[in-house]
Amino acid sequence: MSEGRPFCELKAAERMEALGVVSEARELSQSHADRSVTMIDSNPPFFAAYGSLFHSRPAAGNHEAEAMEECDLPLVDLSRLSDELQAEQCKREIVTAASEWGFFQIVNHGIPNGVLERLREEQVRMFRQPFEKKADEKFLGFLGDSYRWGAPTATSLKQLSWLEAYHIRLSSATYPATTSTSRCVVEELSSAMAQLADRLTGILAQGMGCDGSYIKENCKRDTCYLRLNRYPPCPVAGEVFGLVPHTDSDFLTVLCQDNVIGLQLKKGGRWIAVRPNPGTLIINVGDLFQAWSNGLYKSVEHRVVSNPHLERFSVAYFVCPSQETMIQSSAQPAIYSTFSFGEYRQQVQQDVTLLGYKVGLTRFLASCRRNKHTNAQLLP
Ligand SMILES: O=C(O)CCC(=O)C(=O)O
Ligand SMILES: [Fe+2]
Repeated sequence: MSEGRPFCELKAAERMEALGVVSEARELSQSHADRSVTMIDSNPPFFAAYGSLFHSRPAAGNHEAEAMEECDLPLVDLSRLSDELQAEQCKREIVTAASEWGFFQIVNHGIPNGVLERLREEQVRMFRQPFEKKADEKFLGFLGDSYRWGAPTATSLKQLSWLEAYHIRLSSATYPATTSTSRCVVEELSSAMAQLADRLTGILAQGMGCDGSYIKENCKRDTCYLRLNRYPPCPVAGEVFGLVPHTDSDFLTVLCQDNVIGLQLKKGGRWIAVRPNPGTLIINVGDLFQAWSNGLYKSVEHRVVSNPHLERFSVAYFVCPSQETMIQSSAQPAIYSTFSFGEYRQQVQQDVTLLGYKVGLTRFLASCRRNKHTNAQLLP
């Protein structure tokens, strides 16, 4: 193996061989004597499922090696919203951050620390379950297909995400009478996140001269999502992302990350790393708000880099409307054509499947005089 070269200099496929990775993540884990048995059984079998990508494709490019600038997101103290003298200034800061950064962090957000801590404990416990159990769709009684990992449509390393996640549709209809602790905590947190999101979307709608009830009326509990993410330590970090670059396909995202650095966003054409700040939540604008605000608010590309040693956890609450909701630019001339959320999701899904990546709002530029019947001609 490796002709005596240090491990970090080996190519991905060589590292797999060096680690004795034949088929299962289990075998990978066994090479690390300090890993517990629980960890061994709980990691998804990335190499078994995606081994061919490591052997047959060029590496994604070493994003670890890029000189990475770290930044603190604009910080907004929401306690000022209840102070008559400071509320307007606080709202202006939110509007400015959403227009200039598309991302900001909030403190005194009203979600009790205890709820966030309980959710994190449950999240860790859920992901520590054996992989086979997590992959069983009846686990925890969430709607089917909630547990996801990797990237089923990936045809190259740069499309792969070294991530496992519970993507939970917050449907009250399937909420069972007998509930597990995990379900209760998920319920508690998602209600708190929904309230917080309502306040923020209201402020942002007001900031563009519109009525916030449009989002409130179309984004109900059962159309929003909560996602619990875990980024396992990645032996080929630098060649595989934790989460591939993307924008969020919603109105707004509320994100709670842990203290392991990993989230990066694109600003001024460059990737910058977001410094974790305990006690704060991160808010980011999604595609739908960018379209509705006619480009005033920015849905900014972001990604998560994987970490060779540390696992990372995050929780994201996505403010999504019903499939039928029409998204129409609120100002003239409209940058985007009017589309339904269902149509948008379908287009994103189609692009990811056929092209390997999300094209996003560019597909719906009004200047393209997009016609859904001739859409195929617009494919790059
Ligand atoms: O884990 C993170 O910090 C970001 C997650 C994210 O961007 C997403 O789930 O869409
Ligand atoms: Fe995201």
